[in-house]
Amino acid sequence: MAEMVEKPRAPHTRGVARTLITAYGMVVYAIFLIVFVYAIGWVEGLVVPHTIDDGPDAPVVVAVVIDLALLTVFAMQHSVMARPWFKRRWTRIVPQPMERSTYVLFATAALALLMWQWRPLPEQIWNVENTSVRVALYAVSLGGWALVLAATFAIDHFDLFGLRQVLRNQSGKSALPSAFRTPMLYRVIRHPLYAGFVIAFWVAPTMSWGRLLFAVGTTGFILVAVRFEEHDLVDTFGDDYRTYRSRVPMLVPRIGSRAR
Ligand SMILES: C[S@@+](CC[C@H](N)C(=O)[O-])C[C@H]1O[C@@H](n2cnc3c(N)ncnc32)[C@H](O)[C@@H]1O
Repeated sequence: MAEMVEKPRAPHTRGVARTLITAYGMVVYAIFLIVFVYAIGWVEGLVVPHTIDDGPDAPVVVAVVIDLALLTVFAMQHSVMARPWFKRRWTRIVPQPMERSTYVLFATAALALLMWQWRPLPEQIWNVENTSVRVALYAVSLGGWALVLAATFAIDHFDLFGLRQVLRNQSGKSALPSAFRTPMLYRVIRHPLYAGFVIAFWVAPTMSWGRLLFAVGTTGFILVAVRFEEHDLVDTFGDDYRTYRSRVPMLVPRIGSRAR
């Protein structure tokens, strides 16, 4: 085994491996985009054939148990695989440049599983009938999704989804260290991406019990995830992040606050 490790690798093998890693990163990103766009339609009940309010029938208690289990799988995958201790162990198995793409692949699988196996609770809690108000609510909700997308670009879209890592590896460069950023939206609140999800999930012209369960579950997860994420950000960026946290609110902008 030791002999195999020490054996020099032919340059063309490394080249092929790099190309395969790049292809992997790109395929994962493409799959993520398709599933994510589908998820917008699934939550909003727009365009796609299968939405949050349809799927296999189940008694209410069974549906709640299955849906909570699916939300837990989703939350655990995001929480555990994002932690630095997990990444350190994981990159002993998965090559470093593939780590983020693999995270994205597992996150996409957890989301696809959730949508596929979700048990509907379609009874309505509210249903706005006025067309103008419905359109306005859809616009705000879709604005939440747009905020999610804008936040990914503000932080670093291609780094968040693993493409930068595989492309740097392709050109023989090592991974960039994490950089602390407070661009645009991040001067108003610390977590615009999560705020976008909260807006998208809660602002609904029609709120079923199923969508409410989804909104409560994901919002609860976000409130916990923020604490883990900020703990890691303080570990990485120290006083820069502490000062930022003391100046900028978490999810709700301060009235009258100015971007710095
Ligand atoms: C899915 S993004 C969510 C970012 C942020 N929580 C939000 O809601 O906008 C999670 C990644 O963003 C990184 N991150 C969060 N805030 C950051 C900042 N101000 N500068 C650089 N990276 C940040 C975290 O370390 C984590 O890897």
